[in-house]
Amino acid sequence: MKIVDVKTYVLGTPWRNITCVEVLTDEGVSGFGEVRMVNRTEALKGYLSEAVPNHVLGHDPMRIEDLTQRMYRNDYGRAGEVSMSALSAIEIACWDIMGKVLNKPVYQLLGGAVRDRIKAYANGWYTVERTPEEFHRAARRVVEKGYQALKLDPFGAGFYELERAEKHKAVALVEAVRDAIGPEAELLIEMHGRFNPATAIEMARLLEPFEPSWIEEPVPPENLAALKKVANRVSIPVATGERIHARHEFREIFELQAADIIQPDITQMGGLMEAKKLAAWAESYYVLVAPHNVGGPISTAAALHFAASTPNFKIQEHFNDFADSWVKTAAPGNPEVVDGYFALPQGPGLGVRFDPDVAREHPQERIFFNLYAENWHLRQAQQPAKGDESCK
Ligand SMILES: O=C(O)[C@H](O)[C@@H](O)[C@@H](O)[C@H](O)CO
Repeated sequence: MKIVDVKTYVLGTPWRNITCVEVLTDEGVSGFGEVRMVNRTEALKGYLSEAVPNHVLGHDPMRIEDLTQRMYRNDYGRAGEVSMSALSAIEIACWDIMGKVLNKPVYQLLGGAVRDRIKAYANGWYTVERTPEEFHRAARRVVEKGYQALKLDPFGAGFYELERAEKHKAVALVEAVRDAIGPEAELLIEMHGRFNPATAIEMARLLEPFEPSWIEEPVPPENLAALKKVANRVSIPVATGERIHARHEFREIFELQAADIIQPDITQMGGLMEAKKLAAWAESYYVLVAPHNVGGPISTAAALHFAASTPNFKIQEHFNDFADSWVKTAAPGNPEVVDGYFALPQGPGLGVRFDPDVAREHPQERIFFNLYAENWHLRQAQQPAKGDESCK
């Protein structure tokens, strides 16, 4: 079997562009992969246009390890976000092909199920004004939908430090959310890599009464000694890793014991095989894995096949219940959350496919996402922040 073509579709929404690749073979079987880039969709398409003819076309899609070694090593340039996203999308599509050829769901090819259902947490649900009342109402909607876990970034604009008023506002938002979801649901705090260690530690201590299950990216991702400093001084588990794109770059996190949970993005760090290798490595440090997932149905399905087969998996991030309805309809077989859990994914392959007609109806948007701007979260409700031209 040989790969004869790779098609790329971009599904646009006001706040995210989702790139889907379809890998086609000479035997008529094809597979899908997907990735959501922040501000780099054009770069990804450009890289794919060079990498596909050089590394992918003519290759046997069933020789996945060989293909990814070729894309990783033979490329010579160091692995980065763009190249690893391209590699991951192709890799995931090859697993989809292999599952279809063998008539099995992908998780069975990854070792088989170690659980019967997969816990989800909701993200993207907070597209309302940043007031305790509005966040309370929005968080109620999440639990009413059955979710037993949700994540939020309660912090406003700013980097390294926060004004005292912002600190108090963050505490009020988290207090409202905890009140809305009750004592049993998990509350996850996103810091988006914006604080210096002192501020991260202070905020973690202020939020401790609301029993968050983790604080995420408390400091920017480049300095792991700073992360360790935070981990040593807070009593909430620390999560990180969505902006690490090569397995080897997790080594220092493990050696320093700087995090309790890692959050590899399977669509941006090498795909399913790479995520399985990373999880096995993490397990020897008793570190759990909660894959980052801001993607659509194909990215979610890939994460579910990983979750189904990985012992130290913790919980799966999911945006698609609270954003852009057409992202779900673009993907027949879209995995759904029921009572807070995904069922084991169905096969053969990933069990979900992509409908290019929906991408034609919702083409790529011109987005430049500015995460640290005031009200960035409103972008996800299709309301461009007033006066923030960088958003659109
Ligand atoms: O952990 C996560 O899901 C991400 O950090 C996420 O919150 C944002 O980065 C998202 O891309 C905003 O559009």
